[in-house]
Amino acid sequence: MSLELIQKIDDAGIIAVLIVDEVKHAVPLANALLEGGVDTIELTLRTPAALDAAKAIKKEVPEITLGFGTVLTVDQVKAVIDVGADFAVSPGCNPNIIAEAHKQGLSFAPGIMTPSDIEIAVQEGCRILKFFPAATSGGMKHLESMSAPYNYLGLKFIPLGGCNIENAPSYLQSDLITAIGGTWVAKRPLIQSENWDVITENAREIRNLITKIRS
Ligand SMILES: O=C(O)C(=O)C[C@H](O)[C@H](O)COP(=O)(O)O
Repeated sequence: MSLELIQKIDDAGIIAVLIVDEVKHAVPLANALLEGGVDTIELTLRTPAALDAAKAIKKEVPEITLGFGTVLTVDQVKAVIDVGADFAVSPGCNPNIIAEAHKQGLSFAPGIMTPSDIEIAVQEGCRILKFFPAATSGGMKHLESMSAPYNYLGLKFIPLGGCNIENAPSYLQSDLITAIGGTWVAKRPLIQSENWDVITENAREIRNLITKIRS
């Protein structure tokens, strides 16, 4: 990951994870998030609309730092690069996919939940890792204990999975965390019902919390 991207993600503090069913939702959704101060997103590759949604956002809302999630195959690595992805993440830690991403110049944060996952990710040259699923695997208690032997490497983590406005402070108060992420900011039904005002409000709420915690 480039230093510039690492800084951008750290400045953002929040990555809105999005499941987009209709391409027409992409631009108003990105604008709603931006209005609330959230400029970093992860579009999951779980819907057929995801790649075209990215193209629309890249064209119409270039301020957005655009990542992809659920990147599981070599073909998907190529596909997200083709639509201009700034970074990608995966739920698990697959060394083949990380190597392919790096070979093609794509910043990649693999999912880790065990020390073995961390060691594979580090071996593949990753320093920003996605802690997934964060809440059910024990939250910060689990991450602090698991990552202690590797602290000297300066790893940073993005907790995902079960994060929300209530438990956000437990993560954001730790130096191990560069940003948190989750679907709660723009839940799928909110996107489907084009509830842009609520999405802006959710975005503003987490951004204000991040500013408060970090000031
Ligand atoms: O598929 C990926 O690569 C992901 O990044 C997984 C997402 O981070 C989680 O699905 C978010 O889960 P919730 O915020 O708990 O709804």
